[in-house]
Amino acid sequence: MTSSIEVLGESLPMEHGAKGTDPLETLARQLLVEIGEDPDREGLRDTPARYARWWREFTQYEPGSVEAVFETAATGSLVAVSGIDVWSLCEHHLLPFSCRIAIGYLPGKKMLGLSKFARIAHLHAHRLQSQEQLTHDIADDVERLTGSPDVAVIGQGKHLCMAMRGVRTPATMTTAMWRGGLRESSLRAELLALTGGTP
Ligand SMILES: Nc1nc2c(ncn2[C@@H]2O[C@H](COP(=O)(O)OP(=O)(O)OP(=O)(O)O)[C@@H](O)[C@H]2O)c(=O)[nH]1
Ligand SMILES: [Zn+2]
Repeated sequence: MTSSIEVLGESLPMEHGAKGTDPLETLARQLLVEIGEDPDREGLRDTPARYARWWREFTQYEPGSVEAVFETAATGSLVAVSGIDVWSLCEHHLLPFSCRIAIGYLPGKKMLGLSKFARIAHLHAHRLQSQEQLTHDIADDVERLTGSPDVAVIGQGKHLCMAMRGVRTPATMTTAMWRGGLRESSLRAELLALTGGTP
């Protein structure tokens, strides 16, 4: 069944039209009209196409392979990767939030390639998210790929939906997942010491 959207009084099919127009372009045109702009004025002429491109680019982000695990004898020694900066989109307002992430785990027999921690973080950030879910999703993947239940993920986020609108108060939100052996207080303290106390 072909769905349609009502735009400027016209019913348009949701898939790309005969002229190859992305429906997101049509939505962007309507958005411009709704906020009192002229979508045909010089500065805005290409904006709907740019808008469509950025949404497609952000949500169809290809993280590359995250599957690179190697045998290790360093079983049980804490590994921490911190300072991973990602951008995500708040699922409540469709506004960006930035999040600095730290990931820690105790390898069993397998260790995960270093770059894969950042790839996993980007993979889950490149969609509509809440910060709690983002840290949770990253922990799930690290647990699945390493086979270790001892995983921690800490995120420190700044949400534009809070800073630029609504309560208009910039703030930092910290979310922390502690799983398995990393619930233990001495290992929590070691992880925080290794990361300088911040993600
Ligand atoms: N816990 C959590 N809340 C979030 C996140 N991103 C946005 N929010 C909050 O989601 C809530 C949505 O609240 P609503 O009252 O439904 O929406 P609103 O009227 O726009 O709320 P205000 O932002 O207070 O103006 C707000 O408190 C946001 O700050 C997130 O990642 N985690
Ligand atoms: Zn929001």
